[in-house]
Amino acid sequence: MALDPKTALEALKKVQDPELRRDLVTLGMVKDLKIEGTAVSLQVELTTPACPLKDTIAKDVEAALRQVGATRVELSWGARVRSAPGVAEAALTPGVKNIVLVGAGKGGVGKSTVALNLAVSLARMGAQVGILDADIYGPSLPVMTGTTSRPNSKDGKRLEPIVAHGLKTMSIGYLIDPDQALVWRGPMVTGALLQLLRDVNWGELDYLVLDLPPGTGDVPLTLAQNVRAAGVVLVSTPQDVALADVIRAKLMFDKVSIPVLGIVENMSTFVCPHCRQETAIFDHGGVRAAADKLGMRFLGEIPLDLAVREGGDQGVPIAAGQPDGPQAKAFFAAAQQVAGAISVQNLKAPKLPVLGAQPRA
Ligand SMILES: Nc1ncnc2c1ncn2[C@@H]1O[C@H](COP(=O)(O)OP(=O)(O)OP(=O)(O)O)[C@@H](O)[C@H]1O
Repeated sequence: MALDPKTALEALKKVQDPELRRDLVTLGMVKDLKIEGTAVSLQVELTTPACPLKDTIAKDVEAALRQVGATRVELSWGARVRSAPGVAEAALTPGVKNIVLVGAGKGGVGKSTVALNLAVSLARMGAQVGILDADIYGPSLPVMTGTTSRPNSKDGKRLEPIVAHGLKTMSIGYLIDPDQALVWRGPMVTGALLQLLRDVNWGELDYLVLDLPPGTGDVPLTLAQNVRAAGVVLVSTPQDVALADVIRAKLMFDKVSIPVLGIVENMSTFVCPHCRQETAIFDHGGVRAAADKLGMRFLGEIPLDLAVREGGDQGVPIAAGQPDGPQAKAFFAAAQQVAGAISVQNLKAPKLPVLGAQPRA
């Protein structure tokens, strides 16, 4: 007996997006539903191309439709990243749907490495992605992307970002000698960064990753308060001291109502380049335990691996240079978690607080 569209939709209403915990029909994710006899074709429009749960959704859709009599199910994927609430009115970056802050409680934990590789991973999965290196005192993006050219302007008003590894990138390091910025005081740094957000032609982006300066000082705080961020990804190593700092950072972001999307454990275990044996030099598992305790999502662990450091030094992030390797896969998995957390956050949050839409120079 032929299947009718109403029955098919009723069946799809029983399929939940496991991450968003609502059904596909209510979420508006079912597109192009076509039925010929008992053959069904449809597109599921995900909230991110980096969806970590595609396989589960596909399995559940197929099962639900077969249960009401479908004999063939043809599923294709689409993706439309939704904006962080309030972003439409944002004055600084109108085409950017989600600003994703990447922060750490202390320096040297690999925050910039994680930020760049997460950005590359999201782009490789099909999202439009940019990255702004907001670490004015120690910009690392020029070296990590291998960029030596200077940005120019097409319209005489806004700078064009430099495209590298599939990302739109910008760093103060592209514009001035980093030694110049060393004497800048906090307000000057924040002013310069807000200018980079506003005066760069970012175009349409699903995610703009903002690599914050390390620590919980004035600059990361003011910056975080002045952009409409979807949330912040915290990076920590497993050592106790780095963890204590990240807990402080979490409290700081909580205080200014920036959602903490979760935490990445970097330099998780050491992978020997010769025998690939893993050793937990800085211990292991502490970040996940802290995440559980503080009610934060654990976004994944990145191994301490020579190839990650070499990729950074050579201007080819590992997620771009060796996408099939285990290190890149760790970044892809973490990026999927980040994208999932943003989708959940955007659906949940009615409105994000903004303490100032205009730059405070
Ligand atoms: N998982 C990793 N495996 C190996 N080396 C890593 C890893 N993560 C980062 N590194 C290396 O550690 C050094 C510091 O990393 P990075 O610059 O990303 O840290 P950061 O936290 O951003 O530092 P800062 O606070 O100074 O800005 C770099 O040489 C980088 O290549």
